[in-house]
Order: sequence, then C-alpha cells, then structure tokens
Amino acid sequence: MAIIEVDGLRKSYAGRPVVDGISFAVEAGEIFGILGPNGAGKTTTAECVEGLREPDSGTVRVAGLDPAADRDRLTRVLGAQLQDAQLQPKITVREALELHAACYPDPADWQALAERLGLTERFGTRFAALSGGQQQRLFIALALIGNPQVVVLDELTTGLDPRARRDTWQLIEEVRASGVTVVLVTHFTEEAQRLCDRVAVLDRGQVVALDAPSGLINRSPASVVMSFVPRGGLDAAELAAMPGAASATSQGDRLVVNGTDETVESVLSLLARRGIAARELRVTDATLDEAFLALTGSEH
Ligand SMILES: Nc1ncnc2c1ncn2[C@@H]1O[C@H](COP(=O)(O)OP(=O)(O)OP(=O)(O)O)[C@@H](O)[C@H]1O
Repeated sequence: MAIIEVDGLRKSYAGRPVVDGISFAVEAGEIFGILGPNGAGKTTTAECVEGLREPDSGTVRVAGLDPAADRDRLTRVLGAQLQDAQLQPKITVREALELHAACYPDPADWQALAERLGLTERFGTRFAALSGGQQQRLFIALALIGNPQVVVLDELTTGLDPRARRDTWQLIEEVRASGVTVVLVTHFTEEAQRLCDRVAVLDRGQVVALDAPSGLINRSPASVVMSFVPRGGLDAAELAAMPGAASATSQGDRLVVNGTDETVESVLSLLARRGIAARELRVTDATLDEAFLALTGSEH
C-alpha cells in the first residue's frame, strides 16, 4: 500500500522549473531514496511532501492527506529532519526533546526514544557542544517524537565522518524496523545502495530512473567494472571503443573500463590477440555510483 503518492509534481522558482513533472509512490514500510546530484530538485520535492512548499501543479498525498492544505493533520503522520537543520546553540538535549514532545497531541515517550538513540548520557549537553553525529541523532529523535508513520530525512549524513555515518545508517534501519516508512534524500550513492529498498534517481527536476539499487545497477549501461595494468601499448580510447563499453579511463598505469560482460570478453580477446599481458586484473560488479553517473551523466 502506498503511503506517499506524488503525481506530476511541478515547481518553478522565478520561472525556472526545478521540479519538472515528478511522479513516484512510496510503499508503507520501505526505505525510499531520493538520489540526485546537487540542484536536481530533491529538497524541493521533499519540501512539497512535507507541506513546506506548495506545488505549482501536480498532486501530493501522504496517508491520504494533502500536505499543503492539511499541515496540522500532516504533522501527526509525518516527521521531518530538514537539510541544514539547526537548533538554538544553548538548548540542552533534554530541553529540545521536552519542548518538541510538547508540540504533539500524542508524542512518543521521549526518554525511551533518547535511550534508543543513545542520547541519554547527553541530556544535559547543549546543542552546540554535541558532535556532528550526536546532533544528527538528536534530529532523528525530533523527527520521530510525534510518533509519525513516515519520516523524511534530508542529507542526514552530510558532514559526518565514516564511523558516524555508519552508526546513523544503522539507526535508520532500526527506525524502519520499528514500522516507520523512511524517505531518505541523499546525494551519496553508497548510502542509497546500502539502505534503500528503492531509489528514485532525480536529474534536472525529473525522475530518470526508479528501481531497487540492484535493478538500477543491472540495467545501467555500465554493470561491470574491469581494470588492469597492461604490459604493452593499449590506451583508454581503444577500450572505450569496445562493444558495450560505457566509459574508459586511465588511472596512473591502470586502465579502467566500465561496461558489460561483452566488454570484458572483448577486452580479453584483444589482449590475447595482441599478446599483451594484463597485471592485477580485476573484474567487479559496478556499484550504484557507476550506474548513477551513467544515468545522470554528472559528477557529484
Ligand atoms: N527558494 C528558492 N528560490 C530560488 N531558487 C531555489 C530555491 N530553493 C532552491 N532553489 C534552486 O532550485 C534548484 C533545486 O534545488 P533543490 O534544493 O531542490 O535541489 P537539491 O537536489 O536538493 O540540491 P542539493 O543537493 O544541492 O541540496 C537549485 O538550483 C536551487 O538553487
């Protein structure tokens, strides 16, 4: 059952369309990713779902509610952590939790929530003195404090070190395991691949692909990555011209070609025909990163 339905969403700023006819549906209980390069329209889309922006056209429904018209009822269904969110620097963790809990008619038990998110030892700590990872945990707690069915997390792990990012990923999985649907707005392909059941890839205000991460990788023009150090004359341009090759680069002595199984076979027979030995040969499945670059044609 879809808990969020977005249909033909459009939004322009000063006549410039930044969300240009987006449609998708989020199933209850899934972790749904909105992935795209900077400026793709991810946050604007999320803000229309959160009722913070009114669409120019198209419809948005969250648990049957129109977010723009029904903000009061929406806050009981949807919790949000906003991109670049900030709190008063001097507010303590306890004060922030108590204050936000008081805003809801039927809030979660904030002490239990804090316990679950590992914040109990930080009750007396002021917001400004928390580490980046602790601040993000507090924002997750605040997004969950109204007992929502859906939580929208926008660029939650930007700026976190690798360990704090992994801890946050685990928390997101726990949130989903507790029955909350998660919408994750991100430009990190690794995050989307690791966490999301399905991902809508946005580029220039449009959904360019929507599938499970493995589906996006499999149907991308670059599902396999082959790399090796050739002993002899061979360059990236030749590899880029191989059947099925999506791209090829040289990285120092190493040649890297993204393509398909057919590309790998063709490169191996080329090496054999020319009698070129290949050292440190590696063939791996592409990651969502390669699929993302192929889908959006953009670096990020
Ligand atoms: N209030 C606004 N007024 C004018 N332009 C805006 C406004 N908000 C966003 N934009 C522009 O709209 C485009 C899409 O922005 P949006 O924040 O939705 O994209 P995004 O995919 O979330 O990007 P990022 O990853 O950089 O946050 C950008 O070019 C941005 O500069």
